[in-house]
Amino acid sequence: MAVNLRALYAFAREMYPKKNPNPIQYGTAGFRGDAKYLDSVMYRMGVLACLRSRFLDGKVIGVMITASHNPEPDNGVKLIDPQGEMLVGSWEEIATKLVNVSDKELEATVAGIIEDLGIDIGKKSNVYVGMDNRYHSPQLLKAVCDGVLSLKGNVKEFGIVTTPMMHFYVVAQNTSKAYGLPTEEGYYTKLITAFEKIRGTKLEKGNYKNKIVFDGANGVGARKMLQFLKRMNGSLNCEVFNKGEGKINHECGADFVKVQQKPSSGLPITEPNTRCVSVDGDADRVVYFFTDENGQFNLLDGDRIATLIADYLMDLVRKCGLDLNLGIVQTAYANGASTDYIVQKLKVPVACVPTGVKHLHHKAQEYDIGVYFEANGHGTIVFSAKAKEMIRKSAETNESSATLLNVIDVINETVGDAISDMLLIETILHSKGWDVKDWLNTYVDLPNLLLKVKVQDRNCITTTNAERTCVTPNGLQEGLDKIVANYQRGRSFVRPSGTEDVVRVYAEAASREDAELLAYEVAALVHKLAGGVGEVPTLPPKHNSHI
Ligand SMILES: CC(=O)N[C@H]1[C@@H](OP(=O)(O)O)O[C@H](CO)[C@@H](O)[C@@H]1O
Ligand SMILES: [Mg+2]
Repeated sequence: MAVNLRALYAFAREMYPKKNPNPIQYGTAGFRGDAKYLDSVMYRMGVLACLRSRFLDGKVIGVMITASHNPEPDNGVKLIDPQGEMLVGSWEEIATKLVNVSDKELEATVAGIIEDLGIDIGKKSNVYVGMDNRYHSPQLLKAVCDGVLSLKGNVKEFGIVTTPMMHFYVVAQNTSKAYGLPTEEGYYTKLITAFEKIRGTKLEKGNYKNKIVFDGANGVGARKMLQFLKRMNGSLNCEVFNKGEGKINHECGADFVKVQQKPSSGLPITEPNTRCVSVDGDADRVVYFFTDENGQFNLLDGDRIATLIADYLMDLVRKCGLDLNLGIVQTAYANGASTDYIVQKLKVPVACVPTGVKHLHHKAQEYDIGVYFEANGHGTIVFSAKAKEMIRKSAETNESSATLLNVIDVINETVGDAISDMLLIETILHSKGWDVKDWLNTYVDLPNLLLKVKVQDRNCITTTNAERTCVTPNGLQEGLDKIVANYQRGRSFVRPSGTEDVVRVYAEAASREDAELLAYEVAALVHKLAGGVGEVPTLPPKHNSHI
């Protein structure tokens, strides 16, 4: 089939001219930025998704339009590879090149990609597209579709979906529906059926009460949770708030709760110790929290979720009598106390990888059962084909293995999925007869703080050792080490964000005061050595506000 590349340029020039002169980079989770500059980026990503599908013999490639936890004016786009993974690294570079060339260079750049990779443009190409509920998403979705169509690819629109639903659809289709049906109903049915089978009809057990408060971050997660509940006939007693009446992620959602270490606004005053669940704008992250009888806020983040799940799965695997290894994958943001708990109490192998789901996912695939979570609540569990086969066989005769099979079906293995993760956590707490306090009591978190520092060029900071050690600028790591040495249980590291134009500073220490002092000392050092912009970060007088 002849594809007229000249049409590309005409299309780009007339419909999606490149407006942003500043270079942008395919970051931790694709391209992100102010939505008003993204039309041309979306169009070109449609073109790229189409090429990638052709390159992979027509396998479905997903495109998700979202800026996740970022504020309302932002949007973004990420590509989903056929197995549900994030776009492979070598194509990230191609993506970056493609969105940064001028409109005039577009035709030649695409021709170059086709030639370099030997893409047969006569082959079929299939692209799935979905978006979050930001007001500018529909217009950006149209740009992606036009990109696919301008190279004569097939495009299927899924409308407003969560990021993990898109990953699910891509994998379901590419596995010829073995993973599930690539439809909204197929997704709900798979998760709900498994969840209800495991919990049975006795919905309360021990300290476990069937009641949760759900904070939808005014994002797509809220509407999808309502769809889940419609189909659940009371098997989960859940009330949904921040359903879309306010701005997405504004003073609510998983990122707000984790970073600010306080409850979302827009939630009702609950009885002490009520389980509250916050998801982010595209519902791929989840954290739990509760306020106790003393009015104290308590956070149960991704590290807590990973340890709860690993503990439960190990127990279940033992009961199945199967020889399967399980490992946990974290990033440097994991609380030091969680890592100690994993090593000393759970006695499970734990690995540390750079930030970003793609790194965690790949590492987790090295185990029979890989549990991965970022501290911010982004994660899932992956089972190897061998593990699944062993569990399936054993389920014919062993009840625990039959339960484990259902557990696998509650999990969205393709990527972190806030709602699926929540259903799994509810399953585990129910099975253990635990309330939030039982869960919190497993270990004591080290007080910690996350800060952002504005610098001229965040890429002047480079790191190694899974982002825990700075290589450049000169003297930063030495200075940081000296500061950290003054704090009991002190740990701190800095890295350039892959989604925002800032440098992130993480610090933890034995006391809250120390964690805060440490974070601000390190932030000031970054400001000094890495070209800080504006005021030097200083600890606010009251010691209680966070950037
Ligand atoms: C400290 C932190 O929470 N970083 C987040 C954030 O990445 P940065 O590269 O730190 O901006 O967004 C990513 C995408 O959602 C997520 O994977 C990651 O965990
Ligand atoms: Mg997200």
